[in-house]
Amino acid sequence: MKPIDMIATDINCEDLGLSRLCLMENAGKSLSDEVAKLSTFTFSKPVKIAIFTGSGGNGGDGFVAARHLLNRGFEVDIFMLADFNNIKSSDAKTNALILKNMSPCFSRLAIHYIEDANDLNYTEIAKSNSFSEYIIIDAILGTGIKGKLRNKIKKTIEIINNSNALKIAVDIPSGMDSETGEIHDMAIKPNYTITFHKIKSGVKKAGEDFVGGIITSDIGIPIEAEIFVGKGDLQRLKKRDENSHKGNNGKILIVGGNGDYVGAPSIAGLSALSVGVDLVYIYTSRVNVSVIKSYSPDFIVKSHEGEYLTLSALDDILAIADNVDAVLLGPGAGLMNETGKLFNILVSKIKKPIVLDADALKSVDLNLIKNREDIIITPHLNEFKSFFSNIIEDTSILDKNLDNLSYMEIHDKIAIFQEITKNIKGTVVLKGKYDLIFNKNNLRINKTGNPGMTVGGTGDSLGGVALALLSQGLNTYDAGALATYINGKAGDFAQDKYGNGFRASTLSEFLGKIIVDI
Ligand SMILES: NC(=O)C1=CN([C@@H]2O[C@H](COP(=O)(O)OP(=O)(O)OC[C@H]3O[C@@H](n4cnc5c(N)ncnc54)[C@H](O)[C@@H]3O)[C@@H](O)[C@H]2O)[C@H](O)CC1
Ligand SMILES: [K+]
Repeated sequence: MKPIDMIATDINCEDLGLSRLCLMENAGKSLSDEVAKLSTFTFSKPVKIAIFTGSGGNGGDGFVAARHLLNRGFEVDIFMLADFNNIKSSDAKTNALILKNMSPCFSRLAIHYIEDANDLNYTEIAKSNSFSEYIIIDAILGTGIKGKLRNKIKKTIEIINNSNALKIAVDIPSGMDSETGEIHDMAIKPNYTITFHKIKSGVKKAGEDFVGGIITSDIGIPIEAEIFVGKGDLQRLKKRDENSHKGNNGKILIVGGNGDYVGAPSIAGLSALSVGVDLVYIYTSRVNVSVIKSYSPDFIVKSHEGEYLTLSALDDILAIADNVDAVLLGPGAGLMNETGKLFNILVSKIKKPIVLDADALKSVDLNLIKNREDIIITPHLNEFKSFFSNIIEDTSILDKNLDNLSYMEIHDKIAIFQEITKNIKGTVVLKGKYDLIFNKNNLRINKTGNPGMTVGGTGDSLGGVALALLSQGLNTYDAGALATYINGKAGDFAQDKYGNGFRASTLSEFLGKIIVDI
């Protein structure tokens, strides 16, 4: 797993009622079990355990493991690089305080705060010249490592690497980039790495010389915590750079609207603005301009003569597309033949990430987009069937909703959908009671939203949110999944406030709140 997927999954466990404190307890317990096993293979007599802890969840795993190792009869020395007041992870702090509360201490535990790494030089560890005395557990840094190592950690890593003790890294060798496996400064060179739930991509890429033997322990995370989109996925959003300037946080183009459907592009634009894009261009037919402008002074509205979009708009649209980060084609565009032709040409010529929604889905030829990874299509079930019509044989099982199916039937149904969606390289967001997000062999399910969202236009809002996230650098899979979660959550807030009478244009009132809560 990529670390960001692990971080999102950890947080999403809470949506299932599974606390991270519980995960940490399981992580520390399994760490203790594996260390005890290794100690019997490696040592003839009971050894001492030295646990080095950092300020985050990785350190928390170390504090939990200490408690379990004591009960196995080990003598445990904890060397805290961050003392109690500097522990940032609340779950880690809880577990550090448990150890602190074991006072007066009858257990064979000693806790040392390492003010200056040189203090370590005078410990038995630094002097130990064989496996015989110590196992060292590296619980300093895990998936939360960012940037250059601070000096105290670097010095500590050096001392640990120079000792002859058996070295065990928790989750990831401290100092290693958890995604790429690169070592920018330096890292613990462990004999073993004990990782939780699934091996992190960095550990897998680094190779045996840098991570030692890999042991993966299960800590009770259900597969649904990986599949269901939740608030943990908000961690995928790019943190806004303080000194970014206008346009850095996304420029988008929405092509849609015709004489009858003016609201759709505006709703998409309003929702995109409220998840924080900087510039919204809307290209539409001339009759709509004043109405769309009336929705928001932030819209830059361009148009051409006529009641609906025709090929004469092509060059203007391509010119704007050159200046934006992502393009949404379709909302309220209508089904005129020439509009369809225009969309097919736009899809062939625009090399930016594209969201294909609504009426564009009904006219764009699948073969034009099937090999592009940078496309999201956002059909509801009927649009899905017509878009993939020449691939789908039997549509009956597609209609059954997941609630009434056994787990075998759910697997069968998803397998049928994936047989269909694998025909395009991009992301398919199949809107419904549960939004199903497909990308290659991957699946996410979004459970936010409510029946109040059947009101017209909520799909336009979703398209606008997905477009905004694409323009801010998310890949189509993360953008598609997160857009369904954010849009549905806004619908839930709207229903709380307005009952089922809320309108799609109301969603933008709530979208920003969900983002800012990160
Ligand atoms: N399902 C699981 O895999 C579980 C994993 N757990 C453990 O939690 C860590 C992730 O915890 P997190 O708090 O996000 O980050 P870390 O503990 O890895 O470290 C962050 C901590 O360290 C400081 N820091 C970051 N970069 C640096 C640096 N370059 N130099 C110095 N200090 C740095 C930062 O301030 C943070 O405070 C995961 O790896 C697992 O071990 C959970 O136990 C539950 C389940
Ligand atoms: K570690």
